[in-house]
Amino acid sequence: MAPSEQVPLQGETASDSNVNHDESPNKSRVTVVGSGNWGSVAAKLIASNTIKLASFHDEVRMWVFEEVLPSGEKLSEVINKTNENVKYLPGIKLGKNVVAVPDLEHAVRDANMLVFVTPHQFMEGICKRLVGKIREDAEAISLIKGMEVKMEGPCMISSLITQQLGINCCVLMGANIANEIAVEKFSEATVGYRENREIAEKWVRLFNTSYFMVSAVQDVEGVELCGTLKNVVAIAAGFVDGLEMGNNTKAAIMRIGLREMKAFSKLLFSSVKDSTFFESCGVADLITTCLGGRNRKCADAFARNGGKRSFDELEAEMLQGQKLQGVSTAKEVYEVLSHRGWLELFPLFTTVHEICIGRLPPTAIVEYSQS
Ligand SMILES: NC(=O)c1ccc[n+]([C@@H]2O[C@H](COP(=O)([O-])OP(=O)(O)OC[C@H]3O[C@@H](n4cnc5c(N)ncnc54)[C@H](O)[C@@H]3O)[C@@H](O)[C@H]2O)c1
Ligand SMILES: O=P(O)(O)OC[C@H](O)CO
Repeated sequence: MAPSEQVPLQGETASDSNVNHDESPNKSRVTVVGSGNWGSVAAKLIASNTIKLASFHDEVRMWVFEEVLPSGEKLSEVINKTNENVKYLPGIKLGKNVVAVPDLEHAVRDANMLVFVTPHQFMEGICKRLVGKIREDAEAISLIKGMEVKMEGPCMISSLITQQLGINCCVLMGANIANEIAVEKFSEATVGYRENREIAEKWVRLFNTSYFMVSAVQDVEGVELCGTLKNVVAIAAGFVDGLEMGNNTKAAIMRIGLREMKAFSKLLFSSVKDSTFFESCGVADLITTCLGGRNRKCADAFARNGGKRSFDELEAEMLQGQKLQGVSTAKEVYEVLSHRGWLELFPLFTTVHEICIGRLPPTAIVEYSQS
């Protein structure tokens, strides 16, 4: 990483011991929009900092897409009673200052720092519901790995948030398997920002802990595309695992995938920096997702079943409510490639989608490169 690109922490840090409990209007209020596996861990990380940093209100609201548990209780009520997201992050205390809120409008009211972390397919609907409901001075950050494809072309989730809500949006991506961060195993993450370095510093302060090391780079699109596209490569890596092809093949898939990630990102946005691919959001996230992510896991099962069980079925059975992003992202990427006449330039991305929809068998994942 170019040292000049790192945002140094300025002013207070989360290690400051000035625990605050007052309700000053100048303090920032944080709401996390989303409460899945990563959303819950993000709330935990943030809450461990807001309680220590004087410039933030202690309370962190977390919007919960309400559901009724098998016990008949509502998820948000159980979270508030037990301080645990028993469905998406069982066994982990979120912090007493995390408050689960099932009403989206109520959750975002008063917040000037909005953290978006839902599966990407729900974001368009969520943004529509939030129009006119958020503070005008709100700043946003997206932890969402995915994109939308519209008539006009691809639309990154941070752009969707900015376009629909009229607010600036940074991104945070990285080698971040949520369950590992939940038990405070060390990892890194990358904040991508557009222009405002001060805001990036504020997000870094909000997320950074002794076990979660965050740095920032001025490359929103590069950071977000890394997080988005690695999920497609992880599906390919899962196919290779399911076919028991071994480590060399998997490494080859990861190398070719990284090359396609970089080429695709730069074709879409010429501003994307090479150095971004060497940050946590780039090669590190690619590696961890191809080794231990949910996309890899379900694609492994898909290949072992010879493509006879659909991803929808496998997702429901294996993830119990958690959502895959790679299969839909492969489709979205394919639409862009097809529309722009780039399919032949991206054989790995193209083949992943064609396998996912059953047009090709899982074994095709290595065949295209030999033809
Ligand atoms: N889990 C991880 O390890 C991890 C790590 C980094 C980034 N991410 C990214 O974070 C984002 C969120 O993933 P996650 O792991 O927090 O979620 P998840 O897959 O664990 O959970 C799915 C979430 O979607 C919600 N949901 C279901 N139907 C909905 C609807 N109709 N409208 C709105 N919400 C609905 C569920 O209540 C649940 O909170 C994704 O883009 C993912 O790629 C995940
Ligand atoms: O479990 P996955 O495949 O959704 O990946 C999780 C994270 O994105 C890893 O950083």
